[in-house]
Amino acid sequence: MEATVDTITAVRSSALRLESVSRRHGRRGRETTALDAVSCVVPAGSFTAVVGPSGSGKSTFLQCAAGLDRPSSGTVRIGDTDLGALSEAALTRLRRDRIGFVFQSHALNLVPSLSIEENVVLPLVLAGADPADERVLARGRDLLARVGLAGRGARGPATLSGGQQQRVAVARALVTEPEVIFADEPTASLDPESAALVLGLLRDAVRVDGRTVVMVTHDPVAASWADTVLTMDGGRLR
Ligand SMILES: Nc1ncnc2c1ncn2[C@@H]1O[C@H](COP(=O)(O)OP(=O)(O)OP(=O)(O)O)[C@@H](O)[C@H]1O
Repeated sequence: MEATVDTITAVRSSALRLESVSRRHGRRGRETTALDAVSCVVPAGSFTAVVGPSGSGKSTFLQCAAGLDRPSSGTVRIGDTDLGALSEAALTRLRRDRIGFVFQSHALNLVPSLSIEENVVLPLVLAGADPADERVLARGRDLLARVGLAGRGARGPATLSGGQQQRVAVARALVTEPEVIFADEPTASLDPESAALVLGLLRDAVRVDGRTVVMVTHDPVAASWADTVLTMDGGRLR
């Protein structure tokens, strides 16, 4: 009985849980195994870095964990939700409403034709919020202030430096108060000072707001900001 209770407790308090997740590419007999029976639990309210050499499976881990790719076998859960049980439409809604993303390239993170504040509130608007609603506008303003860019919201992303654009991407990742924020090499194109600002924002999202962050990085300095470091090697967790 005790084991059952423990299992239930672990499922409830985990923001992300992988059970024997494998991802294979190519045809049977000539397959590449990008992810090889990976199991892990990421507790809610933690900052986890995923590190490892090039080709070790870090991106595949993130893609499967965030519902951007479907594993060949195994189970991925965000909170209590089994992603494998969801239709494409439900998975899209889950990514929009319950997950935040910060990608590697600031050029890819933001929509150039939208203002900075429109970029921040975009996930809310995509979920049906009125972009002219004062509460939506106020939320955008608050988050921009939080990332040190108060008063800059009306301009376009191109008026910002790369580091500032990544801070806008963090603000956008926070806007829906997601259960997990996935960051894929969020500081790869930044100078050390800008990188530290972005990493500080991710750490504060965990420490101040109790959010859960999972960050893929090849940079040991970036990984040192995390509470837990998972090391990948040959598609497995070491
Ligand atoms: N779509 C695909 N088709 C075939 N092989 C793939 C595909 N995606 C990934 N792989 C292979 O799976 C392995 C893991 O790749 P992955 O991109 O997850 O590693 P990574 O650790 O993120 O690497 P990097 O640090 O260079 O981005 C590699 O051998 C890669 O070549």
